[in-house]
Amino acid sequence: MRFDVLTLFPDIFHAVMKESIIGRAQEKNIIEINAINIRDFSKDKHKKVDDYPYGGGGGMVMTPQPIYDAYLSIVKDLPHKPKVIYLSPQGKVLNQKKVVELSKEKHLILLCGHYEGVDERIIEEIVDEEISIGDYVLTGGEIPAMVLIDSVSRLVPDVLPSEDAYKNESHYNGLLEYPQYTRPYEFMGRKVPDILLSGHHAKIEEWRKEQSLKRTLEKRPDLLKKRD
Ligand SMILES: CN1CCN(C(=O)c2nonc2N)CC1
Repeated sequence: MRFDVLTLFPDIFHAVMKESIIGRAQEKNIIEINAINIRDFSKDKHKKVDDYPYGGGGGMVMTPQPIYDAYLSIVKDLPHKPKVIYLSPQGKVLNQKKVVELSKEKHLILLCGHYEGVDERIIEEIVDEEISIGDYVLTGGEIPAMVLIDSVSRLVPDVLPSEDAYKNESHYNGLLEYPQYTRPYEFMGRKVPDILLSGHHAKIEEWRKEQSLKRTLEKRPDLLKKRD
């Protein structure tokens, strides 16, 4: 799976996306993440990429030309136009159902806005979908883009060692994950539940399902209403 990220801050992606599971998936060529610097496509002699908003108001707006030309540099030789996602607080909030849907794509272009956002005509011309990572305002779209890349990449075949690595995780099955324990057996006077040391796999699985339901009811009862 290929991610092309249109951003003013490509170094952020180089720093974060080379680590851990995502970094190893890139080394194994299972996923490809390209951070394209929008500023490289500015035709302004000072490489400007933003300007004052028509109609006045505070802040700056990202101008359309550099973004459009950066986009063209990706798609000009492609047989099919990949889905373009603009990370924005106006988008539908990302959830695991959308993550699963996006993990089926072969190629995504992620547009990261900054300042007051991008000129509306760019959204009209190239954006297929706006996605938010939550109802709060961030500085730019880079962190939301990394959240999307991380969550989607985990579901790409062979990125994780096995499907079991995510099938019991919170939200994958509409529930919160059961409690996890590892060594030592006792810590601060608190012991590991004996069922987990019984070696009885059927009973362990049953206990884990009970725990998932119990903590979902306690912490996120709203999730239970959404279950099919
Ligand atoms: C222009 N810029 C404004 C701030 N921003 C967000 O608050 C955001 N993006 O995705 N989920 C969010 N929440 C990113 C885009």
